[in-house]
Amino acid sequence: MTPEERKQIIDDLKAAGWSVASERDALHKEFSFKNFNQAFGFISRVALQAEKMNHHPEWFNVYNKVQITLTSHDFGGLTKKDVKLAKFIEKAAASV
Ligand SMILES: C[C@H](O)[C@H](O)[C@H]1CNC2=NC(N)=NC(=O)C2=N1
Repeated sequence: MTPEERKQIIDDLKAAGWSVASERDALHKEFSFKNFNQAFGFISRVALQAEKMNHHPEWFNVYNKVQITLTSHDFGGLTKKDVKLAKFIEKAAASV
C-alpha cells in the first residue's frame, strides 16, 4: 500500500478503536464482552477466518476480555492482510 493509503486505513481503524503499537508496526485493540461464552464465540469466529486467510492474530483472553494484536511476521510490519482481518474482527465483534 502507498503511504497515503496506509494513513487513510490506519485513521479509519483508529476511529474504530484500534491503536498502532508504538514499539512495533502492529494494530492493537481490546474487546469486552458480557461473559466468557460470548468472548469465546467471538474468538472461534475469528479463528476460523484467520485459518482461512492463513493469517493469525496474537491474542490474549481473560474471561470476557480479548486483546488482539495484528501484524505480518513474514513481512515485519502491517500489510493488507492485517487490515482485512481487522475489518473482519470489527464485524465479528459487532455481531456477538
Ligand atoms: C508458515 C505460515 O504460512 C506463516 O507463518 C504464516 C501464518 N500466519 C501468519 N500470521 C500472521 N499474522 N503473520 C504471518 O506472517 C503469518 N505467517
